[in-house]
Amino acid sequence: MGITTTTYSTFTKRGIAKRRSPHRGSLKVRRLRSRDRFFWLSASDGVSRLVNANNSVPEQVNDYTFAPSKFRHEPYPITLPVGRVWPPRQIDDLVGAIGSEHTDCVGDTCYNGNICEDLDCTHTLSDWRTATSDWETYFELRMTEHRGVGVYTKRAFRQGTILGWYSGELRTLSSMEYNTNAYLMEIEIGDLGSNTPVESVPTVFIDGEQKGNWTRFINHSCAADCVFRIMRVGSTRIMAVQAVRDIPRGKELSVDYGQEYYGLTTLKICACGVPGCVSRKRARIGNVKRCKRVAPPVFV
Ligand SMILES: C[S@@+](CC[C@H](N)C(=O)[O-])C[C@H]1O[C@@H](n2cnc3c(N)ncnc32)[C@H](O)[C@@H]1O
Repeated sequence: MGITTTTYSTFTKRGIAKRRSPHRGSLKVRRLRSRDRFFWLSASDGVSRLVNANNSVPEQVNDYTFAPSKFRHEPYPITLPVGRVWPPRQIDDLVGAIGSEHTDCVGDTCYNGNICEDLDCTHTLSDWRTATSDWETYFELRMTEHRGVGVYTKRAFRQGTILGWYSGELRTLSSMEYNTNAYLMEIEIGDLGSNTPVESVPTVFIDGEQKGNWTRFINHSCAADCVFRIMRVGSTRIMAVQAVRDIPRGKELSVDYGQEYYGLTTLKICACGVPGCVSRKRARIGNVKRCKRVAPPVFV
C-alpha cells in the first residue's frame, strides 16, 4: 500500500499487523485542557467529552515534524538528485517536491480549488498551515458506532476541492521497529518521475498517531468520496486530501484504504456498510464474518 504507481495513496499496511484496536476501552470524560481540545466533541447536550478511544491523547499538530538524528544512519535515497543535503536538516531536504507533482501546487489557501502551476511560485508550507488551521469551520469529529471517530462536513464541497493535508511526524521504517500503528501514511522521497521501480522507491512515513491533524480521523469506505494525493505547496511535497465527487453538508468523509487493508484476502472486517463493501463480498465468497450493519453516526 502507500504510494503505488499512481500518485494516490492510503494508509500503509505496515500499520496493521501489530496494532491494538483503537476502539477498545471506555470513553473517559476528563477536564478540558488546551492540548486536549482537538479531541473533544461538543455533544448536543452541551457537555464536551473526550473523543479518543484508546486512552492516549494525541496532540493536534498541523505540521511536519522530524528528528534529524533519526536519519543519521539512513542511506542516501536513490531517487534524490546528486548533491542534495543528506541526512536531512530541514523538511524540504526530506520531502522537497521534485518530480511529476510540479504542476500541482495547492497555493497558500485551501477549499478554493485554485491550483498553481508556477514552478517558481512563492507559496509556502507555513502559509498553507495557517490557511488549513481553521478546519473546525468546515469539518467536525464525531464518534461512529463501529469505526471509531470519523470526520463530517459542516458545508458542501465541490468535486476536486482540496480539503486539507495529512500531517504528522516524519519517520523511517527502521525508527519505528515494531511500534507501528494505524495512522501511518507513506510518502515518497526524491524524484517522482525517476525510472526507479515502484517497490524500490524510498519513502518516509507520516505518523499521525501521537501528533497529527484532523485528517487522521478519515475512515475507510468502499465507496469513498476522497483520495489522498501527492501534491505540493511551493517547494514542499504534501499528501493532500481531495474530494473526488460533490460532497454534501453533514456527510462523513471517507477514503479507500486499498485492497491490502480492507480486501478480499485481508483479515480486517470493513464496517463501511455500503452495498459494494468488500467485506460483504468476502462473506458471499467464503464462510467469513460479514460487514457489520452500520447504524447512523452518533454523538457520544
Ligand atoms: C486512520 S484511523 C481512522 C480514524 C479512527 N476511526 C479513529 O478513531 O482514530 C484507521 C482506523 O479506523 C478504523 N476504521 C476506519 N475505517 C473503518 C471501516 N470502514 N471499518 C471498520 N473500521 C474502520 C479502523 O480501526 C482503522 O484501523
